[in-house]
Amino acid sequence: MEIDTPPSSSIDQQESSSSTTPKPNTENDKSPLPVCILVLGMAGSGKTTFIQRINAYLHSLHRPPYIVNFDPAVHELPYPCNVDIRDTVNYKQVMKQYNLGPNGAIITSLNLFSTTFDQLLTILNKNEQKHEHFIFDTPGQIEVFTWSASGTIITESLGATYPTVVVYIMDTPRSSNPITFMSNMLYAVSILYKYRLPFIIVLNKTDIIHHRFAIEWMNDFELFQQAIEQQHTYSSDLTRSLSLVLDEFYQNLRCVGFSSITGDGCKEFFDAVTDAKQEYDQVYKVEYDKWQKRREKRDKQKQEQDLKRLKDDLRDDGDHLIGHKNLNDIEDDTDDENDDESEKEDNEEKDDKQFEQYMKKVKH
Ligand SMILES: Nc1nc2c(ncn2[C@@H]2O[C@H](COP(=O)(O)OP(=O)(O)OP(=O)(O)O)[C@@H](O)[C@H]2O)c(=O)[nH]1
Repeated sequence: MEIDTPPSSSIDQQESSSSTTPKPNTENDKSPLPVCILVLGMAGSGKTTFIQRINAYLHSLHRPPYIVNFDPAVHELPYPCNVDIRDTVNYKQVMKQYNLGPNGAIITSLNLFSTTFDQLLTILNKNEQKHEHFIFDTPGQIEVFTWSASGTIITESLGATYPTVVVYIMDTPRSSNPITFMSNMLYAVSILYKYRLPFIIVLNKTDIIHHRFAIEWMNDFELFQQAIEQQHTYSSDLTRSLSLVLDEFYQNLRCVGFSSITGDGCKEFFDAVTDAKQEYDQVYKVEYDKWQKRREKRDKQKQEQDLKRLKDDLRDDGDHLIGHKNLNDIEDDTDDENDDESEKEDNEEKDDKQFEQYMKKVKH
């Protein structure tokens, strides 16, 4: 069975608000839409520090971004934030009230926040002329965002409304172990295939270790095999097999070395964003529009089928009520009854006339 999913899917959220209707976004637009940069990554990979760095970089270019924080559990943010989930949902209260642990409370907070997401889209809409970039920080527990219903609603609603790029932050020093590297890449590929949005991998913390080894592992399968061969564990066998599968994924991957501490890689990162935005316009947006048309057609067909079924059901119910006669018969029966009635009236009239004639005869 063919499963027809959107390029980034459930868009019902933004259908409820006129301000969130997908907008045209061509190369010739006078004021192109801002790019949404959705920052994901494992706990401690440096998401928040990365956003602090790119925020400072954009400010230095006099192109300040609009920043939204989706992490309800963060203590302090090292950058000024325009919209903060913590202003809407109190994470500690959620824990107490619903008797939840930290991860459950983050998911519930995100769920609560996503119910007001159309309001955020309206705010973004009002700010789209003033900013070139909307940046989104996400919770450290990556699975809480990527595999939750609210994370999906948020990402897909953004993807349907604005050019959206998923940025996956990788901790480069930690990924210098081939098995950790492979685990990180598997996570990245699963997110890429889930959202199908343009994707950038940021190899962060290059001030500690240069990201060259990671690029070489991606470009040269043999080199990665050699690195794994030094590890004799069950997971190294698994990693060897998986690396074959990921070869295709590496081919079209945008990878940028970055240091959130020194700021190295800022320009390269924004070059990659420009490239990813083009991919959004040329591939994702086109696919999304096609999907939207297919969905409208399917909805119309479904409406027609429902209407037909309703008519059939009504007919069946009618049969049941009057003892296996259909609705047309009901009309026919009514006609018959009317006919009987008028025949009776005619007969009575005839009888009256005959009686009058008889009386006249008797009188004479
Ligand atoms: N040397 C170095 N340290 C970094 C870099 N980026 C982040 N860090 C450090 O890594 C640690 C984690 O950084 P955060 O920005 O809090 O990471 P995060 O992914 O937002 O963390 P969670 O929100 O807990 O998931 C901090 O101690 C940062 O100072 C970098 O580029 N180089």
